[in-house]
Amino acid sequence: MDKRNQKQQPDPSNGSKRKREGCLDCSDYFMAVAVLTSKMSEDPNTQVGACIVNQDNKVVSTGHNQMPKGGEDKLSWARTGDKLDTKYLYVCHAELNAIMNKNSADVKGCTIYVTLFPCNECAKLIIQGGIKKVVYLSDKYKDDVLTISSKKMLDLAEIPYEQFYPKGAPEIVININPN
Ligand SMILES: Nc1nc(=O)n([C@H]2C[C@H](O)[C@@H](COP(=O)(O)O)O2)cc1CO
Ligand SMILES: [Zn+2]
Repeated sequence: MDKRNQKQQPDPSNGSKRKREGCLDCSDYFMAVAVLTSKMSEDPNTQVGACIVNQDNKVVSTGHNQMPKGGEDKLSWARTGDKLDTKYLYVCHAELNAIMNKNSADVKGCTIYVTLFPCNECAKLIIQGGIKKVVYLSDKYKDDVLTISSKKMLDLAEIPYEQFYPKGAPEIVININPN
């Protein structure tokens, strides 16, 4: 192509091969996707988000805690009272939804980024689904038997779990205002 008549554009790279300053780190991005996904949750007390990433660092799924289809407007988010009327027997956890929502054939070899440590039931799904690593943000229920048994199963299955610490800035501002 004849470049003689082309206007010179400023080159933001300045010829440098280094990463752009402020460029989002991969794992920060994946946890940020999990946090953003958690914002979709209608649970008034705890909003959880999960993001499943394959071995090529591609997002294959996201999920948040929500009521099962048909129950969205009918089931209560109550935490206390008659057990049958609380959310606990019904709510689909973020991890379950992320596994069910996958756009790949399976989740074998994937890593799950989740904003809250998986419970025992989700640990079973993670293990049997072939997920190879868990990265979590909060462990606020670490003393609960559901979390303790979850860790026991993950240990037996030799699936590592690690708490997330951001590599870059801990706050990411997203502006979706078009102007
Ligand atoms: N790993 C998890 N993924 C989840 O999606 N959840 C959901 C189930 C509930 O909707 C909510 C916890 O409610 P609460 O007990 O903090 O008010 O988070 C809970 C856990 C904790 O095991
Ligand atoms: Zn769970």
